[in-house]
Formats: sequence, C-alpha cells, structure tokens
Amino acid sequence: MTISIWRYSHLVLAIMSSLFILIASVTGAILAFEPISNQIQPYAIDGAEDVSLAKTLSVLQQEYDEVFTLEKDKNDFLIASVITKEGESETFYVHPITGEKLGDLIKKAPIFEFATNLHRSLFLKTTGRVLIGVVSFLLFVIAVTGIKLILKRQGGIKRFFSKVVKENFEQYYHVVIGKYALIPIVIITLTGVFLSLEKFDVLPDSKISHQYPEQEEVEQRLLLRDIPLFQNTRLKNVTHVEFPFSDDIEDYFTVKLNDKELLVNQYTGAIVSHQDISFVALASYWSLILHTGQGTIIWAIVLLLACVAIMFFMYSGFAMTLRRRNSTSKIKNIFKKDEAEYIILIGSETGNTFRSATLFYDALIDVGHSVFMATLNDYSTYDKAKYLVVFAATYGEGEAPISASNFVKLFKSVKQKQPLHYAVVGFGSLMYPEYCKYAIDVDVMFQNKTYFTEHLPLFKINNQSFEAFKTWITQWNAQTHHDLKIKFQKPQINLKKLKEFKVIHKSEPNIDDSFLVQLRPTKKVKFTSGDLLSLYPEVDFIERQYSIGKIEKDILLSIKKHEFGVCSNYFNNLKINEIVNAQVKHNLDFHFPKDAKEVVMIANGTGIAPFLGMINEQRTAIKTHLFWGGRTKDSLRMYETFIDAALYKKTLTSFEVAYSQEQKDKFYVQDLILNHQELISKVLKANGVVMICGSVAMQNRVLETIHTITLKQLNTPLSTFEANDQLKMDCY
Ligand SMILES: Cc1cc2nc3c(=O)[nH]c(=O)nc-3n(C[C@H](O)[C@H](O)[C@H](O)COP(=O)(O)O)c2cc1C
Repeated sequence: MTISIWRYSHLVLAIMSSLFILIASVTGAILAFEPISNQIQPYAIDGAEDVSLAKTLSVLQQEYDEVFTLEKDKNDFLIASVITKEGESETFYVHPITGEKLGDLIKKAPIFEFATNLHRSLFLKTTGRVLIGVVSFLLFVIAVTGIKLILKRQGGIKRFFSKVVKENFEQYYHVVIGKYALIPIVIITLTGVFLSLEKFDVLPDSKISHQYPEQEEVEQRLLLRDIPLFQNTRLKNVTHVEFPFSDDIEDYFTVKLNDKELLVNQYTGAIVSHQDISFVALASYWSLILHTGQGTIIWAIVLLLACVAIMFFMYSGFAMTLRRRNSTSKIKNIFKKDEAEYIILIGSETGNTFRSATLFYDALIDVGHSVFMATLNDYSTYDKAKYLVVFAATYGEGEAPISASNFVKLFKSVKQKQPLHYAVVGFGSLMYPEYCKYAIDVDVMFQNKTYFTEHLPLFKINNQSFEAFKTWITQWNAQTHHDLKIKFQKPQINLKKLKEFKVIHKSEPNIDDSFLVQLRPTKKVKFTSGDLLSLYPEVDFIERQYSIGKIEKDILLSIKKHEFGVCSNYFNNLKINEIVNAQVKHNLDFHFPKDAKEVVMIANGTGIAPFLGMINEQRTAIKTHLFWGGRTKDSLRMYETFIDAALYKKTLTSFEVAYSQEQKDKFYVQDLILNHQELISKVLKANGVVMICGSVAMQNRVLETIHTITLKQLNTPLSTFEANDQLKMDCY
C-alpha cells in the first residue's frame, strides 16, 4: 500500500507540473550548451591558476595607463578593465602572464538569451520566477519520491544499482536511467530553488561591509609585486580585484578571494580589513555553478543529460500510466458474474498481469466457454461458476498488489454457494526474497476452505515470462482436457533482416524425438552461444526461437520434434545444403560470463545446445561444470562427442548427468544439484554464475532446490544472487 502512496504522489506531482517541467528541461538542455561553447574559446591559459596575483597585477600596471579591475568571469577566464596607453577605456580577456589582450568579451548568443529568460521566468517577470521556483521544488519532490520508489523496487540501498527486471521498454529505462539521473536532478532542483529564493530576498543578507580604520600617512609605497598578500595568492583563489580609486591612503585594493574579502593598503600592503564570505554567499556561488555548469564542461554535460533524462521520464512515466490504465479498464466482460462458468480474478499493481489474464480469457471464450474476469478486489459470489482462476502478482515485501488490497477481507466474508475448483498463478520476480508470496498466501486461503478443490497446484511465473505462462496453459489443457490456444501478438518481422543459413548436418531423431541441426551462415553473421535463432514459418509467420550453440563458425541447434509442430517438422525434413531463412537475435543476458571465476550450467533435454557451444568455445581458465537431465543413456548419445571434446580440451571441468528412466526411482537434474550442493554454494559464494536452460518446469524445480541450498549453506536467499546477476536463465 505504501508503494501506491509514493507512486501516486510521484504521478500527481508530475502531471501538475508537466508543462513547466517540459519548458524548464528543454531550455535547460539548450542552456547546457552555453558553458560548453564558452569553454572551447581560447581564453583559458594553461597553468594560469598557479600564477601569483603579484605577477599579474604588476604586468597589468606596466602594460596599461590605468587598471580598474581584474576579475574572473563565470568561465574562469580573466577579464581586465583598463585605460590603454592610447587612452582608450577597454574591458577584455587578458593574458595573466604577459598582460596582453586576448579578445573581446563573449556576447551571449540570442538563443541562450531567449532560453535563459524562458528558463528563469517564462517571460512573466516576477510571476514567472515564482512559478519556476515552485516547479523546481515540485521536481525536487518528484525526484525524491522517484528515489524512494527505486529503493522499494530494488529492495534497499545496497541493491540500488543492481540489475533491473525488464518488463517493458518504458518501465525498464524509467528505472535504469532514474538510478543514474535522479541524484543530478536532485542537485539541479535544489540549487534552482535556492537561486529562486535568493532572487526574492528571502535569504539572510550576504553583503559584506568593512570597517575602515584610520591610516597613518607613509612616505614609501611598496611595488605591487612586493606586497606579501599578492605574492602569496594564486589566481585560482581570486575572483575579483579592484584597484584603489585614487592615491589617497584611505583608498584600498579590494581583493575578493573564494572564501573572503580583504581591503589592502596600497602603500604598505597591510591587510586593513578581513571579512569571511557568508555561508549564504558561498551557497549561492556553488548553486550557480551546480545549476548552470559554468566553468566546467563535464558538469555541463551531466546537466544536459539530466535534462534529456527528465524529458524521457515524462514520456515513459505517462506511457506507463496509460498502459496501466488501459489494462485495468480493458476488462470488457461478455458474461455477467453470475452467468459464467469460469471466473478469472486478477491481482496486479502495474498492469502486466492483466496481459496474461486477458490471453487466458480470450482463449477460453474462443472455445466457447462463458468467462467472467475481474480484479481480486471485486471478489464476490458466482452463481454458475465451476472454476476460479487467480492471477496474482506480489508487491512490497511479499504483499498484495493494489487491485487485491481488499481481497483477504472479502474472502473471509463472502461465502460461495456451490463447490468450486481453483487454480492460482503467481506472478513475481526471483529478485525478491518473498518470491510470489502473495500468490502462495492466496493458494493457502483456498486450501483451507472446504468448498474449494485444487484444480492445479500453485504455479509461479518469474518476470512475466511468456514461456512459463505457456507451460501453465499446457498443464491447464492436460488437466482440463481443453485445447486452449493462446493468441500472442505476431512480432513485426522485417523479411529484409532474415539471413540465409545452409544445412551442414542433421541427425536423425533419437529415442526422445530430439535431433541436432548444424547450420552455416552463407554471409558473415555475428552470433555467440546463448543467442537465439528466430524462424517465422510461412503458415503463420509466428516467431519460433531456438537457443544457439556456436561450434566453430556454425550454429548448432537441438530440436525436439512435436507431432504437429510446424517448425520442428520443418527442421526434421531439411536436407543437407538446403537453405534456412532466419534471424539471429542477440541474447546478452545469456552469454557465457567471461569475468566469473566459476560457472555451473544446468540443462535438461534440448536445453543443452547453448552449453555445448559455450564449453567448446570457452578458452579462458574459468572452471565450468555441466549438469544435464535426460530420460535415458540413449538420450545423451548425440551430445557425447561435444562433451567429450570439451572434457579433453579441459574447457569443461566436470559433467554430471541425471537419467529419469534408467532406474526404478526417477532421478532428475534437481536431485543431481542437491547431491552437489557444496559445489553450488561454493560457486555462488565466490561470485560465480549459475546458468539454466531447458523447460520451465525444470527451471522451477531447480530454482527451488538452489534456494534451499543457499539458505541452508550460506544463510542467504536465492534472490540475493539473482539481484547480483549471478543467475542466467533461458527457459521455455
Ligand atoms: C516495488 C516492487 C516490489 C515487488 N515485490 C515483490 C515480491 O516481494 N515478491 C515477488 O515475487 N515479486 C515482487 N515484485 C515483482 C512483481 O510482482 C512483478 O514485477 C510482477 O510481474 C508485476 O505484475 P503487475 O505489473 O501485474 O503488477 C515487486 C515489484 C516491485 C516493483
């Protein structure tokens, strides 16, 4: 619930101030170019910072008839105001060592002039300045609530920079960019507020006033270069020097340094008055630098990127809100709650779970069932229902998502009139210690009510995996004797992107109907083991993906033939030298981790293909262990040459196999993992990586086993290793 409050404030403030934030960020981005373009002007002199004030002042005195001021501008260039030997009064950039004129003062370009006015006051003078000040403050609050939301999402400060789960483009980049841009945005907005307050004289007065003690007349005047203060002061500490107005002993040099202002007797060089610059003046100085990027190209670039990030946040934030609204308001039931045989109830916070629920709803409707879909918060009695299916995400720390916030209460008070079959599908993320906790709680609630009978055991889905969802549909079909077809959106295929691959080898299907295909690209194609090969059969142009093992320059695929499988039969009927049109999709998250010390690979069935490539490709000294689960010894045969070659080359350290059908008691790859728990915990503890490829059912069992192992051996939940990017999975 707390998450919703933070998200709500974040959104409401963003909507309220969106137009102004847009103006401020666009103009801010333009203005960030001003310090950059100034800095590339040739007025900065190498080593000038360490030149003594004595040197510069005396050279100016020699070169010009009279000197009024020497000051550093916002770009850290030195400016002198003088009367030249020709009697001209001039102000220009000056060389600190030779005293020569370097150039005329930079004039502000009209675009920067315009952008500055719009940025500061929207051309509305005081009203505009107040508005911008308020918007700056609102943006500060938005950034702070954003940081709070990221902390909640990532699971605390320690995990702030750890991996972000990608559910969709906008959500992913909103969080990823947010992690890096929010701190600069907090700085920009706070300094913006400060600068606004300063303009309205709200801050304590920071003006310096000196006491002027009476000075005794002296006969001799020290040369400028002999005045100790000037000798000991480097230009880097000076901001402004004003020469005495006349030769009167009571007219002084006024020297402004970074942290103080001094009056210096022009005859004796004595410091007549010394005043420290106030905290407010110092804060004002730094606010201006941090807000405008004056004098530093790097910070100006950071400011520019932060402004661009704000514009992206506006787009992605609103896109996410629209998506959330669309998915929740999309429920358009054909049947009323008391007419339907199937009831689908959804618990979702950000709307993604609605996607799977809607696909299931459509599939049931397509085969002629009466279905009613609602949120868990709308839980009620259902007169004709026989099945109740819950799709529930988990939020906070194992808590209910917003559309299920009231469900527990309702469940206690609503009594169903007839017995119902139930199934719960949990949506969560392995990044969180309380993986799918809310769905687990809901499942237990059903178990404890006598009028509910379990139709399917609780099924957990990690990161909205579509492959896992399809596995659940297969289980549903088997249990219910349905043939539900999930209609997923056809990805847009660009036929031009398809490449040609020649068939080099194809094995005959083995005892499990699995076979190997070796393909060679006809032209140069970049790929590595773990990438995916996408095919779009002409029947439906629906994408089918296969995990690639790279053997030399060829692609090795391991494919299981399904009786009516379009693609698997297509592959099985291929002849040597035939051409396959397909596209390589890079799967960066499933590449071999070249910087890990030790790697454990776990696969079942055809999931071994990418690992066959990795163990043969790998040339580093990374210890690599492969665990594989298959049905019988015959199942392994076609992979043996690759495994033996890798063991011989020592690119594979160990290979362990679990056969489910070779002995009386079934033995699966997860049992094998349990038998090697010391190795698993040792690898994870040493920052090693565990890679899993194969069926979703195997993946779930293996993850449960590893979770038990890490809890027992390392007292750490699996989520810690997932957040640390030590788990790489590609399951289907
Ligand atoms: C702040 C936050 C907290 C989360 N907490 C958990 C959690 O405790 N357990 C879990 O399994 N998933 C957790 N998740 C992951 C969500 O359940 C997962 O992203 C889900 O797919 C979101 O579905 P929805 O878009 O329908 O709300 C959390 C996500 C966020 C952003």
